Amino acid sequence: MSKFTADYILKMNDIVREGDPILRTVTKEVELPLSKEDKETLLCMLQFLKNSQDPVLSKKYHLRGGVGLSANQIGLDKRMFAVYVKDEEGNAHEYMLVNPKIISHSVTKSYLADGEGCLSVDRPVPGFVPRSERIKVRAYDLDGKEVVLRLKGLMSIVFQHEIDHLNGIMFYDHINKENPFKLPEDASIKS
Ligand SMILES: OCN(O)CCCc1ccccc1
Ligand code: NI
Repeated sequence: MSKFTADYILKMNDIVREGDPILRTVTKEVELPLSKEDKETLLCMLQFLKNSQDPVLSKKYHLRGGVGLSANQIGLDKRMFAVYVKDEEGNAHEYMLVNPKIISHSVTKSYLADGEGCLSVDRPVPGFVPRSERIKVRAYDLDGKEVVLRLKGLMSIVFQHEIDHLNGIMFYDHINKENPFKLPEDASIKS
């Protein structure tokens, strides 16, 4: 069994930082049905995200807040990620998915007004990160069942950030070098 069992408390020193070649790796598809080990790793990753957004636990374990985490960020060459996002109404939306594929996307772009950050990047990188406003994703859940998700808003942006990681892409790869705050054509800004 790997270190990342369901009860293992993942901390910041488990997260690899930019410069580690695994962050520039196109990660390998995960075998279905999911092994017990891969299921436990995804549960451990999701728990980290919940802890990182908890006022008490994030302080106790010195965690940076994160809304998503990809397996290669904890050193695993596996095509899988977890997402945990609370919406405006305070409802939590959680996902643990493997072998995701963006099967269609809008022409229109969107980007976060405050730009993006990354748990694997210990420095601010200012600039707009243009992404598809809406995406349709096919992936597989913990039971190996196929899921198709139509996403927009912050969830769409988070999924694109995570799927980028699984393809060795970092958010700042999308920032315009000449003018980081260049407004992409017909893009809608999300705060
Ligand atoms: O890969 C996950 N991660 O580094 C945590 C931050 C995720 C994230 C931050 C801003 C916009 C989209 C996604
Ligand atoms: Ni990231």
